[in-house]
Amino acid sequence: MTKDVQAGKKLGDSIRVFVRVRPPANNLDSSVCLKVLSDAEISIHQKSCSKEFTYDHVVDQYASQENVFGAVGKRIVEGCVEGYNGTIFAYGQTGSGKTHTMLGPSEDFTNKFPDEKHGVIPRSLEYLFQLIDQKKEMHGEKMEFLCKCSFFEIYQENIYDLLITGAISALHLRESVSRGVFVDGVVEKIVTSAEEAFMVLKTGWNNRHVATTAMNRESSRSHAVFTISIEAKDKTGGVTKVRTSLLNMVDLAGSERQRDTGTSGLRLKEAGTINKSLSVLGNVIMSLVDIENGRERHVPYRDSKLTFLLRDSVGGNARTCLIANVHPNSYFYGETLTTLQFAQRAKMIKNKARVNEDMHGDVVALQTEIKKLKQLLDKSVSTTPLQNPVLNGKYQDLFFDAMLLWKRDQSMVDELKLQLDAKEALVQRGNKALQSSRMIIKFRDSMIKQLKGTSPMDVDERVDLLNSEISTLREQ
Ligand SMILES: Nc1ncnc2c1ncn2[C@@H]1O[C@H](COP(=O)(O)OP(=O)(O)OP(=O)(O)O)[C@@H](O)[C@H]1O
Repeated sequence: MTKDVQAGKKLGDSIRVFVRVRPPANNLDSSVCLKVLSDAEISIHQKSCSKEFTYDHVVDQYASQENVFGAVGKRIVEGCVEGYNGTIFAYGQTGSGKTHTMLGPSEDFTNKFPDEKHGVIPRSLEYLFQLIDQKKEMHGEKMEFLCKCSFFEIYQENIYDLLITGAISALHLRESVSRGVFVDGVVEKIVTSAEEAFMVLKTGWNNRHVATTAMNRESSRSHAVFTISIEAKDKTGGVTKVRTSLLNMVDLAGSERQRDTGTSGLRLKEAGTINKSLSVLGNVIMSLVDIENGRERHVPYRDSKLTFLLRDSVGGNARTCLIANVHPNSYFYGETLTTLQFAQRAKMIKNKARVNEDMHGDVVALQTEIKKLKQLLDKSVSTTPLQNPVLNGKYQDLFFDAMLLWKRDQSMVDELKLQLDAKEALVQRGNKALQSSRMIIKFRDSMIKQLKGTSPMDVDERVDLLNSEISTLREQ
């Protein structure tokens, strides 16, 4: 049994955490603070103090880009073709190797595709289209795929489209029942091959550089999000099953602390905003860990654009992998320890990934299918579906699919009914309170009239008292 499978059994849908140690920097003191103990353990030490951490996978500076993709990306891309959402994040301080891991060496990012220097994103695109081609070969015209790429960055809590040259107006996040959270108006390029998708990535990457220079900002201060949406149509048996998934690949901004950025003005503001957005990510993770431990907590997804957008990736409907990039030099001991601790917390989060599937069909096909299912249902009233030989194979699958859809809709209707009941009860309570307040005011008014009629001196005091009571009741 492979380690991956063991980890899968043990961790279920937990966020997978992968640690990659980059080569030591030449321009710094040569002492190192990290030691890779095995393919899952790493220790960090300072003077005589040492701490050990265990993750799903740990690799040292000699790991190839192919190895990294094999451990991190393969399973996620395979899931996307089957209808599971997937997310891969790279986290770490500036210069720790996030871009190297996700894209490849940025100083040497050529047009050549594929290239052995390429990182997780180009390799994911290559593997995704390999899997798609295999499926198409197997099922012929009955299987159709539609893939669309978008690429944007989040800079100081503003979203900029990287597929528009010189984009200066920020985009907004929206939420809908069918799409969840999405970037409104972002360019989505349809791609039919890995090469086309790679060219989209390349265009966005170049635009990011241009924007960075033109607007005097550092790319390490923004989060770059490359997304590919996959729609798979399976048209077997007259009914079309549509599976949709999103593959998000995120090169996060540098996680260094504000004091290390050592600047003022714009750079300080940048650092503050980055830290806000990364610290919200940290808070989201903390809250989810608390929830895992049985505590009741609010998860502050909406506190930053990044966490709101990637809500499903952390604790939701997605398979997620976090790559923690670290510097081995002792000079960065503090940052490296923080990154390792962040990664350890992320490991405790459980996601709830499920296949995103819908059924469609032309009216006649669906009606025929419903008729067939009704007949099967009539025949099977006396037995459970699993015992009934008529409901074997394909029909059993269809039957279960139909039941699942019906059950899902039914539970949505039930939930809406409950919400409606609660709102109606609230309105009724409000009306009752209003009615009784009106009665009291009426009663007090008539009492004042009576008292004024008799007009002894001490009555004035009571009238004042009652007047103030009336105004309080009116306010109510
Ligand atoms: N595993 C590695 N093997 C070889 N070189 C590496 C590795 N990781 C990083 N580097 C090199 O280290 C330098 C910094 O890496 P990189 O730009 O990927 O860091 P980063 O974390 O993305 O920084 P930033 O936050 O500024 O974007 C680059 O020259 C890169 O090629």
